[in-house]
Amino acid sequence: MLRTGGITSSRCSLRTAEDFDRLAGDGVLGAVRYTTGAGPVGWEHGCPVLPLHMVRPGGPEVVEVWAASGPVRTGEHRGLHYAHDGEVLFAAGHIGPSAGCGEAAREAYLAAFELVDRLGYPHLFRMWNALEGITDRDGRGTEVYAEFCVGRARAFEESPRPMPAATGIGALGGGASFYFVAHRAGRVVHLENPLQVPAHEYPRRYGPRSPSFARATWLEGVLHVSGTASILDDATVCPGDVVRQCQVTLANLAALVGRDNLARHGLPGGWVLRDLRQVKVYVKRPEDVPTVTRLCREEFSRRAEFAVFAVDVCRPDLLVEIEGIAS
Ligand SMILES: O=C(O)c1cccc(O)c1
Ligand SMILES: CC(=O)C(=O)O
Repeated sequence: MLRTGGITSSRCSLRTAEDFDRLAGDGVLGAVRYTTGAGPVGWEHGCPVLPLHMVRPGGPEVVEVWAASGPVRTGEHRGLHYAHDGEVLFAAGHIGPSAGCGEAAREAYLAAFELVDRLGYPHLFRMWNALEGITDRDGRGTEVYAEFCVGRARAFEESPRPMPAATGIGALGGGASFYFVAHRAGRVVHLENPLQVPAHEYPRRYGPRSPSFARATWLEGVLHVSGTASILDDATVCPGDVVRQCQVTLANLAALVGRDNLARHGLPGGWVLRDLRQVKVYVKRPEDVPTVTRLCREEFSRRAEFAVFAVDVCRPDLLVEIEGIAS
């Protein structure tokens, strides 16, 4: 984490493409281009950059930039491109085609675990998974997301470790990709939401293996909040109603980041929605983007970095998903 004037803040920022290009790699650990096409993970100015196809033609590209805190070392490991600075490791990889991605997801996750263990960044604190056709079914009727969850769960089983905050979201193309950040030595606490069943305890009707993630991960005073949706206990609520789904999602976020929930996990402090920064919002139906944007703008701070993507969400009946960072 960056310590500026004694205040711990997130290393992550959401930028325009022009702004990112102007940085020319200066002080950058790694980046993710939320953009209009897919492509392989590559190097830009010596930094690993993952392109994710999440923006429709003509829409603005958003670049999520992870800042370095010092000299950066980079490398490749079993298809992963990575960079680390002695404190944080950023890595990204392409898993493969999303249909039937279970085994490839297992291998990619095992590669990730091997990398963080070898380089000595054992504290995974945030992961993102972008899956083209996330709610599509293959010839045997298995959903892409369910297939992905099977492979990921096997990796966590074979190489046990705490499950961090995560996002699993649709992409417009590019198959299955993922990226993650891990910390060398900080105190890490994974949080659940009092209003939701832990995702890793979801019943079998949502898929043969439950999703391997925590609702949020606290790292040294910064809270990394998972993709959160209109789910109470384990059930989708308000199907078909984007306004109410958005309100339920915001209430879930407030309960997750609030003081009572932090105390429940033995942590000091707490936040309100206005404290969330680096907010990313995913909206299933492009026509709902203005409504969701308006509802979010009423709740989040004007100072929050904010991006909205019209992409599919992991359940057919979920219309919106929101994530962010509180610090
Ligand atoms: O499977 C996940 O990692 C995940 C995490 C958060 C929200 C979501 O839809 C999916
Ligand atoms: C959003 C979602 O899929 C979940 O919370 O399980």
